[in-house]
Amino acid sequence: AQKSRHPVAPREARLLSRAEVAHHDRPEDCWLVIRGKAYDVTKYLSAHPAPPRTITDHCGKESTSAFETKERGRAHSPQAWQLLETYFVGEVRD
Ligand code: HEM
Repeated sequence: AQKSRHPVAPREARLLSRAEVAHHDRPEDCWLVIRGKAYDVTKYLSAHPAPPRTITDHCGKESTSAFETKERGRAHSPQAWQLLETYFVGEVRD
């Protein structure tokens, strides 16, 4: 078999553009950009303790301030930030 010219990069090294992330803009395929990193939170939507729209309004978009403030002027807990990392997809560079 021919050797792939596109070997899979280590997870940490995956680089994404905002344009690529923007394709994941719906509840069935929802990525968020938070502090320069992309997260695929699709599987988390039904577990989030606020109505799905709270997150799905941001699918495919820059979401740092929404996540940092919960859009209510208060921060997510350290546990929420830890949980977020489990959905990490790659670094975003424009
Ligand atoms: C950017 C979109 C998001 C918004 C606007 C948002 C907003 C909220 C709101 C309104 C609540 C309930 C009220 C409250 O606890 O103060 C909440 C709770 C929570 N959210 Fe989010 N959320 C977002 C994304 C996420 C993501 C992606 C995760 C994890 C992967 C997450 C994890 C949690 C957790 C664990 C709680 C329970 C309270 C806490 O630990 O802070 N949220 N969020």
